[in-house]
Amino acid sequence: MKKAKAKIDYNNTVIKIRGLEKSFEDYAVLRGIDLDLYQGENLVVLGRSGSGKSVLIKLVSGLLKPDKGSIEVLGQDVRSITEKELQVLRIRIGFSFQNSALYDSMTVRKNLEFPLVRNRKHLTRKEIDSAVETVLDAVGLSQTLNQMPAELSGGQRKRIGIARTLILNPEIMLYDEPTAGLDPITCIEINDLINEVQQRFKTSSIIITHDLTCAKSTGDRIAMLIDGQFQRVGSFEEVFDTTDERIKPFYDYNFTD
Ligand SMILES: Nc1ncnc2c1ncn2[C@@H]1O[C@H](COP(=O)(O)OP(=O)(O)OP(=O)(O)O)[C@@H](O)[C@H]1O
Repeated sequence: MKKAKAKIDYNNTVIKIRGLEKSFEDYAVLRGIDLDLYQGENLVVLGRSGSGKSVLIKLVSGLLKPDKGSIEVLGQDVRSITEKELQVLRIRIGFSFQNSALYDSMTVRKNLEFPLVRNRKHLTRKEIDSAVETVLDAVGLSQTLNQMPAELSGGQRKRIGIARTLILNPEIMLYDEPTAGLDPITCIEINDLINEVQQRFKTSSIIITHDLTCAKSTGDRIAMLIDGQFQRVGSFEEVFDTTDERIKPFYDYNFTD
């Protein structure tokens, strides 16, 4: 499905990063990252394995501390807030992990209820049921309500993982390699779902991937992470309209034979 034009509010920056640096021992992974994520935008961070994409997401969510630079998420400075404030902030951020991280011993319903029961203690049974129904419907899997994760395909598990993230109505979604390990048709379905989530839930998202089809289908903007910095940022076409030998092989590998 072709990506519908997103409604992006360029006056509202939900993530603002300036001069971000992070090293492990003497290995400088991130060497000066600047980034603005606008409200309603899907931003894809593309980079090779080990380029620092996951480190970037962990810094944004406060799971890692930067060596230098500033990170503002939903108006809060992640470096200086307390652990308690960080916990509250994290509820406003949805993480979709590579392995979906469902609880194997719980039905789909219980998996989806879990974050609600833990974080929204005042909800009634009816409200919980209704929230579960809404997110299951959003990912097109209403029929799986009473199934166990083991009975689902990899693509379905991925969808349920996304539904479970959506149930807390996050303002920001962080997708870590959403199409990793999926067949090409399922990849297309997940890409479409990411776009549907953007439209329906008005989320702002960072999608980290090395899958160019995913980047092209979901990204309003692409940021290319190479040697610890964003070497190119722009539309898919702008980023790949280059003779840069560090960038061209990405495109050639995916789109030429
Ligand atoms: N906690 C840590 N301690 C030490 N080194 C780390 C730590 N986390 C990440 N690194 C190193 O930082 C580099 C970037 O890792 P990162 O996981 O961000 O890569 P990535 O771009 O997400 O790769 P992939 O696409 O394979 O998931 C790697 O060399 C990794 O070994």
